[in-house]
Amino acid sequence: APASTTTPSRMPLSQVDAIRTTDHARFLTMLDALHRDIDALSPQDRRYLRFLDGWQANYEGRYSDAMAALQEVLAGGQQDALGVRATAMLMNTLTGQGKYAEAYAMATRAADTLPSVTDPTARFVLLANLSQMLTFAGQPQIAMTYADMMLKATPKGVSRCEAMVQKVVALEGARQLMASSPELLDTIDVCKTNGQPIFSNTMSLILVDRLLEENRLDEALATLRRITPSIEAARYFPHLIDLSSARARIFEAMGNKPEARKAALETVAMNHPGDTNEALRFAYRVLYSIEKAQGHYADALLYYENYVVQDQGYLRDANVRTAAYEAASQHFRAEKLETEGLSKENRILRLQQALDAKAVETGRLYITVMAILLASIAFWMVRIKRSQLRFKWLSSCDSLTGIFNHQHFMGESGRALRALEKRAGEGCLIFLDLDHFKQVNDSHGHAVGDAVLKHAVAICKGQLRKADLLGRLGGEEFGMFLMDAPRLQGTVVADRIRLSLAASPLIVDDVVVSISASIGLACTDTIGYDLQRLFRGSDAALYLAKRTGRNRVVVDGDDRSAATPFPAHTRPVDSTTA
Ligand SMILES: Nc1nc2c(ncn2[C@@H]2O[C@H](COP(=O)(O)OP(=O)(O)OP(=O)(O)O)[C@@H](O)[C@H]2O)c(=O)[nH]1
Repeated sequence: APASTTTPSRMPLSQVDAIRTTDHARFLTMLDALHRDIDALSPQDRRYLRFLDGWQANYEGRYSDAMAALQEVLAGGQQDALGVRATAMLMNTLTGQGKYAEAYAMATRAADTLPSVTDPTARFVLLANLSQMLTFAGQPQIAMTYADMMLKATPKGVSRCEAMVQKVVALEGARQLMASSPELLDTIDVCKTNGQPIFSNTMSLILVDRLLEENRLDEALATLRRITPSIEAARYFPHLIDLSSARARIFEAMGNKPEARKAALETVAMNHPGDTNEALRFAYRVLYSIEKAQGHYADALLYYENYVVQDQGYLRDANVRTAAYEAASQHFRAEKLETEGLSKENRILRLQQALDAKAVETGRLYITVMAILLASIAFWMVRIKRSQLRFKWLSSCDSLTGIFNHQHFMGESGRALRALEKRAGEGCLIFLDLDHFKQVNDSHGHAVGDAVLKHAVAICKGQLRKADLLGRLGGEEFGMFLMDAPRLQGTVVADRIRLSLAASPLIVDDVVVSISASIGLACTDTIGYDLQRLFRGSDAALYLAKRTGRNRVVVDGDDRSAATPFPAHTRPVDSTTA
């Protein structure tokens, strides 16, 4: 069978990923095989491989390598599941390098993106790292919240072990854990059952620590012995130094100085010069107390100095971590405040703009309302004026013919007379009465009578000038005042009207209604400018015109009738045409 089908590199990377902690030895083999076969990998798989490289480097404490690999994964700016996991791990790596401020700043930003991370695995890993970092930063309460979120968000097929571990670590950070705490014991069981030796070992080391604190030394030693093969197999560096350091402390507490010394020296040997960690601190303290008890003061002093360095280093590190967290969170808070401030400013600005817009709108509205108001006022003014004029017209005009009524005609005539008087002008007052009008009404009906009245008015108007006045004095009697008209001119106009009327019968529905009128005339030259006297003069002349045969003009003051021919048909004759 071709060997290629069974080559480890043909194993899907997700599967390799899955055995990272469960079968670390096999994971390493796979990782090697993948690197050998790297040319055959797709760009996505190569990126995935870099992520696994980063993880492994982190695992071994090669933090610079881990940083480089993870940064490569994140280089494309992809916010996919792998990107989120790489971010989470980079946070951890930064912590490992002591770059706490950077790590926490990254964590805070990552926490901010948490709601948008939907990939279950990515979300889970991010929560795990956040929880772990916050415990490390001395914020176990927040870490516990994330751990609880993890428990709820554990993806299908993933054991509850990891989430439970974070919870225990946070409880330990909060000093709320005892050797008998069910959280601790359950987690050890769950992790062991689910084949998560690294996590179960971490939990067991914590249990050893608790037992030691509670002076349950036999149990502590038994637990330590039980987990030693697993820790040595996994070769996880932090566990290795913790193991020997714990052994040193247990033997010291038991009074087994040689074993304690041996274990403590082993711990020191495992570390590199310049390293600072809790395991070393314990180891130097054990060595110092043993040497001191045995009277080896020179050695004791040396160990004590190392212990102080470790203690200070450890304390400094812890302080630095807390300070870094504080700084990061302060910085983030400030950033947030700034953003909020900006958005508040923006809100105010937007509000201002909205207000301005509203003001413009209100202004426009105001103008519109004013315009409408003015327009309606103007409209009403026009209407009022019109109705006023109409009332005035109604009160001054005859409703049938539209010319001045008696009263208004007299008033206007009086005014005209005064004007004439002022400039010594001349004028004539004409009274016109239709002849036998009763007969028209009787023969043709009142409506035709009305039509004849209107017809007569139209004819009169046609003979008058603009400045002349025309009014209905009542019934079929009309008055005319001729401005700037001497007696002769007045007589001519009056006779022209008489002739026009006589020559213009009204034709309504094939009925011809002949018209004639008697006219009396009085002028200012003989009577003067007194209206009443003119009135009486015209009236007398009209009476004379009627009495002397109708269809004629009589001029007041003239002894004879107006020099107008009196045709045979002076009496109006009604004739009906076929
Ligand atoms: N159709 C109509 N008839 C009117 C109106 N005002 C008055 N009359 C009529 O005019 C007639 C006037 O008649 P009279 O005063 O006897 O005068 P006449 O018939 O014209 O006779 P003379 O004036 O003597 O030529 C009456 O029958 C009135 O009813 C009107 O507005 N319309």
